[in-house]
Amino acid sequence: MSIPVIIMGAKGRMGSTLTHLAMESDQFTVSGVVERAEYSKGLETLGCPVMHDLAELLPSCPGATVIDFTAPEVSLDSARKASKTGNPIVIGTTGLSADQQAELETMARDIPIFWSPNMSIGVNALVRILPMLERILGEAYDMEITEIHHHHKKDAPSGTAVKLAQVLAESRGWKMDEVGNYGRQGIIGARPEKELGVHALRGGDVVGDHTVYFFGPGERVEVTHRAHSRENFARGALRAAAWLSSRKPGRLYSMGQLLGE
Ligand SMILES: NC(=O)C1=CN([C@@H]2O[C@H](COP(=O)(O)OP(=O)(O)OC[C@H]3O[C@@H](n4cnc5c(N)ncnc54)[C@H](OP(=O)(O)O)[C@@H]3O)[C@@H](O)[C@H]2O)C=CC1
Ligand SMILES: O=C(O)C1=N[C@H](C(=O)O)C[C@H](O)C1
Repeated sequence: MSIPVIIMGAKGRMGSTLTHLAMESDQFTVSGVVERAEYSKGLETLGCPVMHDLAELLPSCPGATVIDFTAPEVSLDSARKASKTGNPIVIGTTGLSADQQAELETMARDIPIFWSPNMSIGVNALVRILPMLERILGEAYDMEITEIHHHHKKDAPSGTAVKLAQVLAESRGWKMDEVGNYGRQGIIGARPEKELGVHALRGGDVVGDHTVYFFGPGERVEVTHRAHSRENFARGALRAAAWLSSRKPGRLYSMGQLLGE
């Protein structure tokens, strides 16, 4: 049976990748796409309903899973609209504030919601192994993260870098609010032992690179993930949509649960 999906921001980098992958697949039916009126020219060739407001589409698509990779305020609005009709929603948007994150968690009690700052299997494998590396190497190893993205990216650091930093800090019993250092400049003095640096580089068309460094005495370990295309994020989001379609609400789901925590 084919899984009905609605794609938000269908002209965007992720939205267009998702739309084309879903349309090519027998596993999914695109029930409709949503894009702002001034940017939706050309979408009519997709052969599915094209709307400018998700609320106009949802009543005619009961059970369809919304997939939203847009902007924080847009994704929150999509989740509120999906809450009214009971449609599940997969969100990949990053740069959410703590309040927006909390609101998603509240809405996830009533409808199935999946949010992950990175839908690739590779990054989520990294999330799984980092605490083990941290424990083996121990506190003598200073931890830093760098991320590189294309020059269009609006949020920094990336949602993935934020997640990787949280995982590392938690493993060491630290809180990112207390130890995070987001870029250095000037006469800053020696690096405190209890610090975790996160640094964002922007340029060109880089899809998304993340490196975690463990700097120790006489050696360092570097773990890098490089995304070669947006297709791996889109495939992960479609996999999440298929998985979510048979889940009950109750908690905000993420890649950890999909991959079997
Ligand atoms: N979780 C993951 O694996 C990944 C997450 N991301 C995240 O996804 C988000 C989007 O990234 P990307 O695709 O590169 O960004 P884009 O800017 O290319 O796409 C966003 C799209 O949303 C559209 N949009 C904005 N407002 C609305 C609205 N009210 N209704 C419908 N559509 C709207 C934009 O239109 P307009 O151009 O008019 O603003 C645009 O088409 C970012 O937060 C990014 O970090 C990206 C890749 C992977
Ligand atoms: O904006 C992007 O492009 C990406 N955003 C996500 C993030 O902020 O972590 C995931 C990926 O790195 C691409």
